[in-house]
Amino acid sequence: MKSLSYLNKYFLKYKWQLLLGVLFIIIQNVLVIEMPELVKDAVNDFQEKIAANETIDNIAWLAFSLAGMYFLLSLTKGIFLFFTRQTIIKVSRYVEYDLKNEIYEHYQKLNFNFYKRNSTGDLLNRISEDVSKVRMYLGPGVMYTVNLVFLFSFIFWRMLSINVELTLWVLTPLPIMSFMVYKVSDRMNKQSERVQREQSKLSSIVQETFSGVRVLKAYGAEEGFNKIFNESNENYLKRNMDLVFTNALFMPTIVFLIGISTTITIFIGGNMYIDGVITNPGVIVQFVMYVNLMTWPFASVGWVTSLIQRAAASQERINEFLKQEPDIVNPTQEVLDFQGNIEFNNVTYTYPTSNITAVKNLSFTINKGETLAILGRTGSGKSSVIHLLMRQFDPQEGEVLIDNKNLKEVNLEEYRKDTGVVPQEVFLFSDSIANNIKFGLTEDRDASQEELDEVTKQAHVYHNIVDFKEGYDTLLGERGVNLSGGQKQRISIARALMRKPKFLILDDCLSAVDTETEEIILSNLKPQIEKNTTLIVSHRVSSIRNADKIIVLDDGEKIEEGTHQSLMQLNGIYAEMYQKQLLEEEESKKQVENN
Ligand SMILES: Nc1ncnc2c1ncn2[C@@H]1O[C@H](COP(=O)(O)OP(=O)(O)OP(=O)(O)O)[C@@H](O)[C@H]1O
Repeated sequence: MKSLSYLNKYFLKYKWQLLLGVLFIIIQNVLVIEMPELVKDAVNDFQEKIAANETIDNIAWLAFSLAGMYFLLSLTKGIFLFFTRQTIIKVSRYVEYDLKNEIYEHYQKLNFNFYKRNSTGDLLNRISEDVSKVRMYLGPGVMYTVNLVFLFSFIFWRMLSINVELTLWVLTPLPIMSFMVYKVSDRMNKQSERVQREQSKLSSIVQETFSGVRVLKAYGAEEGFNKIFNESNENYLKRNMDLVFTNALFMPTIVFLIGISTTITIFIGGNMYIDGVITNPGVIVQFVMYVNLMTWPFASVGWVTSLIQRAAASQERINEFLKQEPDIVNPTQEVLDFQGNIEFNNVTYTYPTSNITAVKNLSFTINKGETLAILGRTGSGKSSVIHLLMRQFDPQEGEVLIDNKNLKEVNLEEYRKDTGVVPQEVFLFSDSIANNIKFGLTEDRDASQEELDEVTKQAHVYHNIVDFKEGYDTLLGERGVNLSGGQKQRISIARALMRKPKFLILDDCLSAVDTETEEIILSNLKPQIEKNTTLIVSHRVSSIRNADKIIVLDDGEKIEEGTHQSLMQLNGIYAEMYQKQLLEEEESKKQVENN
């Protein structure tokens, strides 16, 4: 329950609306308790008028005026019930909105390691399912509790003032009802969660089947997947049947307990009337009405208790994420006049999750306008160097320097704005090609058509884009066209160029294009590369031949360093990889010619 205290700041924020809501509840309940009183008086008045042999017109007039008053009371009560919901339930929706924004903004602040540790499903659940459960506490939870407190106080006071003994008899079954409803609600909630879990499993199977449909069909695995789906669907059905059973118990439990209360009221009240303790039989009707009025609020105690328990568990999960501090924060707002000088000084980095030392005592420098290339086999630590350069995480030993200043002390936001990264794994949004390319631009800058054409020509993807019917407006992703791996890589290059970066990082981003296209792109990029600092990471020698400096990584360590010529003369790993790749290239050219 302590976790819910986190929400107090929101109660404070919306205190006036909430207080107004409470006022509406009070007014509504003041009106409500007058309704049975009116009926009691009606019974009394009718009895007296009939006994006094009044004319039928007089009796009809009494009936008409009482009915009119009852109608007015009901209408006003309805209006205030509407106002109550318009305030308290609205506040719960506002808090839901605020909380979602707060969680989302916090997610954005957290770093790479956080996303590695937690699954996407978990992140999604906390911002959607858990927030919804918390909202139920803030809305219906608060509303029903406040309502019960006032309604019970008012009715209890009124009943006591009429007859203490009858009051105690009538109220006895209500706490039992609360307890039973709590038990049933708790069971229902647990079963609903099981249904939800089965539903998630079922959705995952369907999602996996459709996203991997090509592999599935190629391997003829339809039957196997049908079986998996059927089994999961059967579990879903079983869980739903359990829930249907408990749901079916809910209303009968309430109806049965109301029946008991009403029976007690009529029986005890009747006896009291016979004994002359009660003189007006209207009191019995009044008590029956009070019991009925209190039924749902009392039943809601059980429901709200289990709802609050679930909200507390959800808020605890939300707090767990909100409490996480980003490992890396922007240390300063000082304006950065980035020149483009980069240095790695004896840097070592070990991944805490796998204990793999991906970068070992690595040193290199890239001066403004230079191009450094990093070559290495798969798993040699190339991408880890880029993560360190982008300050996705900090090295355990050594330092990364930007214009001779430790990266840890540099305005990270500005440094990242000056840097253009083309990652190894391309990610394009389900949006138009133009918007994907303009993605990295700051809000105050839009790109002209000329700029778009320029960068797409440099990335050698312009001719593909204009071939599409919708051109730059072509939608990508599920709702649009699917691009080839090479086209995606080239759009990703155009996106990085659009930022006019002072430091361009190409992380093995030409792997999906043939060597000829690779050469065209690299020659197109020449003006950008010559003017600014560039890092090219690759396991293909052809991509990096012309770099000012090349380092070869193996198992996180620098094993060779030099230019293409000096490394060829060295006749080490670089020269070996070069010869091997040259041979492979010639082989594939021959094969193409023969075909
Ligand atoms: N997030 C991570 N958590 C734990 N270990 C990791 C993580 N990322 C990479 N590693 C490990 O660090 C080592 C270096 O990986 P890295 O991705 O830097 O290599 P790479 O040279 O870029 O490989 P490739 O060319 O295949 O992309 C590998 O052994 C890898 O298993």
